[in-house]
Amino acid sequence: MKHTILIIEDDTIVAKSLELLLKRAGYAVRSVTRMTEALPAVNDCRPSLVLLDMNFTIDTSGKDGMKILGQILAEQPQLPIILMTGWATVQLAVEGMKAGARDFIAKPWDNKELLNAVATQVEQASMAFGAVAGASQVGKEQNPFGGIIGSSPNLETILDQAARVAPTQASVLITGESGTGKELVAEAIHAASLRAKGPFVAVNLGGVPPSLFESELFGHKAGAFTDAKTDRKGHFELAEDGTLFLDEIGDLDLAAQVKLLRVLQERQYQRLGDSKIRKTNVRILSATSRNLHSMTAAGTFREDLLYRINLIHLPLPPLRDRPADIPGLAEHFLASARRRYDRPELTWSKDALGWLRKQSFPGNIRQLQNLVERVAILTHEPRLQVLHLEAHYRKKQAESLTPSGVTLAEMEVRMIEGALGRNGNEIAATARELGLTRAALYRRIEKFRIKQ
Ligand SMILES: Nc1ncnc2c1ncn2[C@@H]1O[C@H](COP(=O)(O)OP(=O)(O)OP(=O)(O)O)[C@@H](O)[C@H]1O
Repeated sequence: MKHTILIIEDDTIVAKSLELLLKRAGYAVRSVTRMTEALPAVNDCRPSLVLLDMNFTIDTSGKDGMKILGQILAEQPQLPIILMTGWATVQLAVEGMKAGARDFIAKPWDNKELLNAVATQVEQASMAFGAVAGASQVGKEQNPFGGIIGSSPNLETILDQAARVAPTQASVLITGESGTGKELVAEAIHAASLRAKGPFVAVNLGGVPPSLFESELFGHKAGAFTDAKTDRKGHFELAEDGTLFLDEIGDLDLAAQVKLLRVLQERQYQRLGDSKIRKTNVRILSATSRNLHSMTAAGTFREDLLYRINLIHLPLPPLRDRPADIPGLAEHFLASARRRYDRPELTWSKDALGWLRKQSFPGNIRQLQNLVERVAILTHEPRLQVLHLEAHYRKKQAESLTPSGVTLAEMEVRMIEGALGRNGNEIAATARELGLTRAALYRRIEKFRIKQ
């Protein structure tokens, strides 16, 4: 069966070229140019997807577009709608996505990207339709967000948004203190996207020296600079058809910001020392613990770059703002410690969970996770009590406060080196032991320049 796409676009030339493109890709197409025709056309041709121009009519406020969007969704809430808008009015697309549109395309559009977005949404809508009957069989493990523990309203709202934006092409900026789960959320967004079969490539921009920025991100040709002995792919190329996670984006210097912005705008790049122009099809997710808005005000972060990466903003709350999640997280980490260290008898005492709830965890979930690990490894009794926790919590606090003591970073390095040694440098097994994803482990190996 051919899927029908309905185009709602008042500019007949734009509508015609969209029609041609979609027909060539095998869709049946119907287009309307007047607002009043939109709803009757939806009811009449039963489209699989609607492409809606937000700057409908001469009025550029987008009011008409929002109105049509609302009318269509009121009648057919499941119908996927992709918005089209100029970059200057991209804020409209954000409003539209909040109101229920599935994706947006910026004009002038890239044909391949547009067809990808259409195919993605059409495919997903038919999958969702087929899945209704079997919905109850979909287990938590199949839900990419299922591994993110927590049910505090301030986290759930963010995760709902993340799940809604996951299947789109929208760029997402995840902010939050260190250890709040930014990378975990980025991985879940990728896994819930239709790029899930493509690569998820994480790059810690804080760990890339400015002189190597281009070579790391865009790759190089042998001989491009003294140390470039062979051709090398950059992170953009490695992430082709997948997701590129730009971690610590707030650490980029201004020169690197310009280079990154250019590639995001032009969707093409060159390897260093190579004249060949390469097109890129990656979805950008970024993260930072810094406040990019104040950096923009201070002139240390480019506003136009922020605008590109920040279509959807997901601020992750620190653990102290959701203490109710602490017991669930502690149970979760203890469950993995039981499996990992083969200690099925380990349990929490009620007091221990109550005590944990009351602690401040400046290192957020990572700190809680490390504490649970230590206590599980070093306590011989099966029932974990407050006194066991207290000893390790205080020790940890003292260590990170005493300049002559071991810092958190040193501790991390030691743990990673130890685990690599125990697992014969095998990344997957090491990551499993440390309770990290492979990407997170690679990132740390790179960040701390750990030799394998
Ligand atoms: N809600 C959660 N449920 C279960 N595990 C979590 C959750 N949030 C974070 N974690 C775990 O906590 C650790 C830290 O998370 P992650 O690396 O994603 O944080 P981050 O914000 O990216 O940190 P950083 O900014 O320091 O890189 C990881 O091991 C992650 O799996």
